[in-house]
Amino acid sequence: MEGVDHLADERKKAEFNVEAMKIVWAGSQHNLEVSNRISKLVADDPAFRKDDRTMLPRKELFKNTLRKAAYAWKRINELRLSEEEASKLRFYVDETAYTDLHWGMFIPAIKGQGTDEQQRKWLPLAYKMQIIGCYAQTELGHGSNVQGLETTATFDPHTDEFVIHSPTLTSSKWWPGGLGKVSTHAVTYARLIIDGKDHGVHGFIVQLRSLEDHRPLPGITVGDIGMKFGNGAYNTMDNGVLRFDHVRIPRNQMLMKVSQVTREGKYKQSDVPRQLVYGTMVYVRQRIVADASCYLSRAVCIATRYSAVRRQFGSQNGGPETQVIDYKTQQSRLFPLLASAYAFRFVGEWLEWLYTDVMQRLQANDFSTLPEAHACTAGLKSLTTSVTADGIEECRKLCGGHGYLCTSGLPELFAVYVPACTYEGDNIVLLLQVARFLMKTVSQIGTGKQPVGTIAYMGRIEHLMQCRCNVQRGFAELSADLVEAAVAHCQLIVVSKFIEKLQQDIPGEGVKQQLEALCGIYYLSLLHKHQGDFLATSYLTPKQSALANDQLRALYSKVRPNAIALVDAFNYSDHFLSSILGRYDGNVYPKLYEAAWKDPLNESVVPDGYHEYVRPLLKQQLHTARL
Ligand SMILES: CC/C=C\C/C=C\C/C=C\CCCC(=O)SCCNC(=O)CCNC(=O)[C@H](O)C(C)(C)COP(=O)(O)OP(=O)(O)OC[C@H]1O[C@@H](n2cnc3c(N)ncnc32)[C@H](O)[C@@H]1OP(=O)(O)O
Ligand SMILES: Cc1cc2nc3c(=O)[nH]c(=O)nc-3n(C[C@H](O)[C@H](O)[C@H](O)COP(=O)(O)OP(=O)(O)OC[C@H]3O[C@@H](n4cnc5c(N)ncnc54)[C@H](O)[C@@H]3O)c2cc1C
Repeated sequence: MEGVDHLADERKKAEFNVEAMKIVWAGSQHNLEVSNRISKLVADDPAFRKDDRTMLPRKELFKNTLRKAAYAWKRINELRLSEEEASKLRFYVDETAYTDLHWGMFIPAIKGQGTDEQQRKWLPLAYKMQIIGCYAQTELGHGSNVQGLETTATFDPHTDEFVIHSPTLTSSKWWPGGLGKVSTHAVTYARLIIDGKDHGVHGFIVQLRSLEDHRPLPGITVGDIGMKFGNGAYNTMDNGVLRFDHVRIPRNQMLMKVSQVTREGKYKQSDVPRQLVYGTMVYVRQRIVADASCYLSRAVCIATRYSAVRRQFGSQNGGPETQVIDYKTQQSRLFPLLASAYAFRFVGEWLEWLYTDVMQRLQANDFSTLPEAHACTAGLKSLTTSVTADGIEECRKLCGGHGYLCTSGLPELFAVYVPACTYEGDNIVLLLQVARFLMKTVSQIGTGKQPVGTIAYMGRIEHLMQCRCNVQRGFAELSADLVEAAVAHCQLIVVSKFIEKLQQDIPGEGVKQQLEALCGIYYLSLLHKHQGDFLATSYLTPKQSALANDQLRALYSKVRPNAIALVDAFNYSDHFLSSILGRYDGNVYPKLYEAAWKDPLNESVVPDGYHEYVRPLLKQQLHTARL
């Protein structure tokens, strides 16, 4: 019934201060206040409706996305929202669009790799959206292997220009978001060629379309790469294809913070690691970790609320059936994901600190923590996106048949999220980077260099160095095992950052106790999942393993009465969740039934096509039956 909270009894069971937990989840009282205000601004504005996305044909869907992005920009300027509030607004609009790459990669690339002069020229235009940019690195033939990119940027000393060219079909830029139909400019990655010498991949600002009529400039071929996985989902984004036919740009449009080309054509590499050219990817990877906790928590919120509403079997003497959230199997699938959402939130906070610290050190030419920052951003991006993608699918399954309805919100959430396991670095390729970092650490231990930071624990594997194993020879052969070691390394980081979070002052009655239970569920569920490794290496005895499993089950029982309150603490509006199963009031069945009749297929009682294709069959079958 309307206005009734079908989850009220569940909410009464909470053993902690939910409002205080909302502040923990948001990160601060200020963040919570901004989130509440901007979330309501979006939820209350019909212009940001999103329940029709899965039913719109692509061109209509895309035009609708352009409308929303323009309207959002209008509201940002009308209300004079800060950059923080504007970013929150785009988050709560919850629609992948070209603006993601403009604000999330094009601008950061210029800030991270442009000189002060280049920033002064380009950033004001980008901040005012007088130009719209994308990040054009991946090509049809190369994505993971950045050093394999084929697009060329050849310096012409006669005109003081670079000639940007796509020499082969596989050099076509392919995938960049916002490129297909909207971006006027791109930060494009190309091989710098000077006087026949290849200096490797560098970034260049290239204008793609006229600012007058939006038509591609001479030498530019650009378009959308076509439909992607799922209805709605990532099809609101114009991932594009781009080819250059000897396009000329001024020399000062090569991003020159890391390396420079002089007027005379002399290449100068600043005394910094060449990998700084990858800096934008590192920035986005750390943001993707925080993003993972948002997506996972949305799916867990839906599945937890529905698991408390859904009853199946277990009726005693005609009494109510059992809430499926009370089944240990449901808890063993759901609560580790709930714990992971909180765990990823906290590791995401730490990773943002690590990234900020590295960037400050770079200002002082201190590159000492750059390798660890790369390994942590790469590894945690890989771990959190893989767990989140699998977790959203598990939440769909936890909701039974109704989880497969678009009105559950879960199919679209899955479809829009899963590319995160690929973009910004394929998850395996990134884990191999972590494995390389771990092996390099092992090889350095023997030289007396003690590991610090997130690899300090490796100082205790001195014995490995006695074998003097040839790290290089075994790497390729053992890469699958090394990837598993890399995952374990990243899981250890997540656990340690959760424990560090618990050592902080956490206000609110019962809040810390709940987080301690969730931390226990996080690490004990991992221990349970990998108990074979712990037993095989004698790190655990069978008895200890059994005790750990007993403790895990006990923690499920501890979390059970608090589950609804723990997902309420995510503070998501019904508009943002866009899920009938995840409604705050738990009023699921009447809303599911109501929504079904709104489907266009039910606009007519007799479906289009009946007379052409069904009636003749029936008539034919009737004729056969008479024989
Ligand atoms: C929530 C999101 C918010 C905003 C963003 C908006 C929208 C998000 C949605 C979609 C965006 C998607 C955008 C993209 O996908 S952009 C394209 C992404 N592409 C990639 O990630 C490519 C992955 N490949 C690579 O990064 C590199 O090719 C590589 C795998 C790392 C290999 O590089 P390579 O140059 O060959 O280096 P190696 O020979 O492997 O290593 C040499 C040396 O360098 C060190 N290294 C490598 N990378 C880095 C780095 N980034 N930082 C620091 N150091 C690095 C490496 O460890 C090694 O060191 P040694 O000491 O061992 O020599
Ligand atoms: C939705 C979406 C948005 C994107 N947006 C952008 C964007 O805005 N800008 C941009 O530049 N790019 C973008 N991309 C491209 C994306 O960054 C690449 O697809 C990604 O980096 C993976 O590279 P790849 O496609 O070459 O995969 P591949 O490397 O071809 O992966 C194929 C398989 O090969 C394996 N593999 C590759 N190398 C190795 C190795 N050395 N050892 C073991 N296994 C290996 C991988 O693990 C994987 O299983 C986007 C992609 C998607 C899906």
